[in-house]
Amino acid sequence: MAYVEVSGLRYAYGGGRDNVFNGFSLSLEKGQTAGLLGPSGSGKSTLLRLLAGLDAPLDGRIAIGGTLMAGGSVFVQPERRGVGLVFQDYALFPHMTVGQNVAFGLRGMSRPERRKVVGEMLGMVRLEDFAKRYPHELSGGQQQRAAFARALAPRPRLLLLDEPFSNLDADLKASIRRELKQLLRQTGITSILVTHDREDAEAICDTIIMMPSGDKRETVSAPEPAVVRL
Ligand SMILES: Nc1ncnc2c1ncn2[C@@H]1O[C@H](COP(=O)(O)OP(=O)(O)OP(=O)(O)O)[C@@H](O)[C@H]1O
Repeated sequence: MAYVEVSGLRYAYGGGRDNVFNGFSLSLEKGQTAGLLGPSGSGKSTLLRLLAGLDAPLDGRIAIGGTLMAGGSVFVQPERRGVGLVFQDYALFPHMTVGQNVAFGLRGMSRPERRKVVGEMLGMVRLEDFAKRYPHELSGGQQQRAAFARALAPRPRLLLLDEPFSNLDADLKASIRRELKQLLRQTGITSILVTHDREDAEAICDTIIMMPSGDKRETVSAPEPAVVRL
């Protein structure tokens, strides 16, 4: 069984008739970084929401790391899925320092253990000297690196990244892209990166999944995403 298994997924916003997914399937191996590409409105963000448990499918199954997260009568709440999220607007908590932001998902740990992990994570994204700063005291690139550290600190089973580079200028984007690729290799965390930019996907990912367009979804009842291995 694949590490991430999505099968027969059906979903419509507000329970409406306009299906975003109508029998969608996807599988990913452990440690893989998949790029999710596709036209606007093809359901990329919706798929991440369903994987994270922010929405429940109307039908179909979602399993991550051998655990059924959604399907039949099962629905595992987002905080119990072990899924990390990084969005384009960084979404750091503004009233917490960088260190506190990274520590946020580690509440089950003892204090010394937590301090150790926060130190390691900040070292990994080269923000060791910024632990006591607040997000507004950081540059865009530093905020994004802090957001990666926060998402990676609890060692998620699956990391979901939704357009994490779109607010960065070209130079910064290239260096953050390299760093993210290295972080993902180093941690071996399975991840899905949503992007509009094929170059982003090719720079970081080992597989590209092309989402079928909206038109196709209406006429094909069980579209398979096209998977391109790089
Ligand atoms: N909150 C919502 N309520 C109703 N329909 C929605 C909602 N969010 C998205 N949709 C619709 O669901 C479909 C998929 O949207 P989604 O945001 O997942 O696409 P996307 O591929 O991520 O698009 P983009 O690349 O523009 O971000 C679209 O037709 C969109 O209009």
